[in-house]
Amino acid sequence: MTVKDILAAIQSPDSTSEDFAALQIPESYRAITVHKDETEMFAGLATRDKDPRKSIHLDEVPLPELGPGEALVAVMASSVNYNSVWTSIFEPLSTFGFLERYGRTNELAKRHDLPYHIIGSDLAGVVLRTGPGVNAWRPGDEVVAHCLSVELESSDGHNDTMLDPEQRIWGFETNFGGLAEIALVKSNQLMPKPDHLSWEEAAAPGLVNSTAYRQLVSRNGAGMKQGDNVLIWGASGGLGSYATQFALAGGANPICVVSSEQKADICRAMGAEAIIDRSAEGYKFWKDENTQDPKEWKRFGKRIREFTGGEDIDIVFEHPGRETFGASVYVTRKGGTITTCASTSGYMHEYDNRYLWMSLKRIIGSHFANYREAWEANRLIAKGKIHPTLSKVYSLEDTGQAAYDVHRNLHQGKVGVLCMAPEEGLGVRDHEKRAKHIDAINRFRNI
Ligand SMILES: C/C=C/C(=O)SCCNC(=O)CCNC(=O)[C@H](O)C(C)(C)COP(=O)(O)OP(=O)(O)OC[C@H]1O[C@@H](n2cnc3c(N)ncnc32)[C@H](O)[C@@H]1OP(=O)(O)O
Ligand SMILES: NC(=O)C1=CN([C@@H]2O[C@H](COP(=O)(O)OP(=O)(O)OC[C@H]3O[C@@H](n4cnc5c(N)ncnc54)[C@H](OP(=O)(O)O)[C@@H]3O)[C@@H](O)[C@H]2O)C=CC1
Repeated sequence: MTVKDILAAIQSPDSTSEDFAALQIPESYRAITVHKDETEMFAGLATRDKDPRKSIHLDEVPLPELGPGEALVAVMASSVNYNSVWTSIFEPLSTFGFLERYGRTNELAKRHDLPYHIIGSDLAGVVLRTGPGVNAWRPGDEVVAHCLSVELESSDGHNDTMLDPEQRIWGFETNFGGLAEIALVKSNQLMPKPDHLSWEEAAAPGLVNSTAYRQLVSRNGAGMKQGDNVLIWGASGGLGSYATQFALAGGANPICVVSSEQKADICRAMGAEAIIDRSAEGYKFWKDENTQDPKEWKRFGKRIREFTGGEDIDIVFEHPGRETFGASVYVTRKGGTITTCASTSGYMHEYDNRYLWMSLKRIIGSHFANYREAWEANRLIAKGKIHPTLSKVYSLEDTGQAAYDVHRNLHQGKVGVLCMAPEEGLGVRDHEKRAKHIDAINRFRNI
């Protein structure tokens, strides 16, 4: 039995759950990896010069053992997330440390501690096998997977599963991720695949859509409401393209920041009106590596007021980090919120705390999403209220190039990867729903 036989079963309209359950699963499969013995390969280079094309490999790997509460999924498509860029450049840490730490927790977790790391935190595909104790999912189910891996043996995570002390991001802090022909997930990562989307479209939103949902919409994040002025950095990027859609769909007023006219056009096409091209307007929030320029914060704030009729920002959707954080805190209105989930440009932030405490602002840390939040975010995709922002699609062989594009900010929205799917456009079940939303689904394609 080979991966080709699995693909044939997926593509046959007559396959039943019993047929999938009867399929032999191959003993090995192709997967995107980084190698433990290469973690020092970029030593001494600047972040920008670390090239994922050199560290990302396509290997034949053995099938992992299936444990209780888990599922093996045939991956039709996946997507590139920035966490895979971090893994591939071994920053801020090598992810092998996460695998070693996980491996020490219990006998079954030892499977994850390997000399290679199969990366990837998104997938769309078909369930092949479920482990003992899995009742909600069956072989043959068409699914997407979110990337929250939790053990839930501590009370700490039972109000909000993101607070589980054993919370990990699948395919980043665990092994057997989605950039592969077969992936191993916990069954509580599975969600129904939106039936009007192709495999690669369905695989694109997962991680970033769920993260943006918690960070901006959920009460665990900023709890956005109608009329809020929301400043969105990187508004046509992975996270930002979903944050912009949530702001528009929720009756808020997005102020989108981008770095080119082309990206500004994409934001306009999504329906945003207030757009700041940070390159064209030349903001320089730092005079040098250690000194910020409050005059530039003010110039930026004035520009925002031009769009809002003099109002300041209710919520900043932050992720660039060091480069923008001082400006983000400054432009937030009294009592407003800066919600942050990342620090792409540097994690040691500096801001003028007087503008925070005197104006009673809040900074909220946000990370991925709990199962319920991920489910709600996926439901909005399935209902055609929020749309994938897939631009370009690569083959599994070209994942290194795909990660390079994201690392160098050469991409738009999300970049997809075909894993088992032989071509784009497969897997659509509801053609009528698709036709209704086709312009929005294709908005980011091939630009
Ligand atoms: C969904 C997608 C998401 C993304 O894309 S996010 C972006 C990508 N992700 C990242 O860049 C994050 C990468 N992760 C990290 O950089 C690190 O992961 C952290 C900085 C978050 C944590 O560092 P660490 O060293 O892994 O863990 P420690 O919690 O600092 O534990 C180290 C030791 O320090 C002890 N410790 C922790 N807190 C305290 C405290 N408050 N007082 C005293 N000790 C403390 C611990 O217990 C432990 O100890 P012991 O080594 O003996 O086990
Ligand atoms: N904690 C969590 O759960 C999650 C964290 N992340 C993290 O969030 C970050 C962004 O991820 P994602 O949106 O997928 O990445 P993308 O690269 O797709 O988008 C980020 C956008 O941010 C903008 N940007 C980048 N650097 C700067 C800068 N120095 N100043 C201002 N804007 C900047 C760029 O837009 P433009 O050039 O148009 O301004 C870029 O397109 C990453 O660090 C990632 O690891 C992502 C998902 C979940």
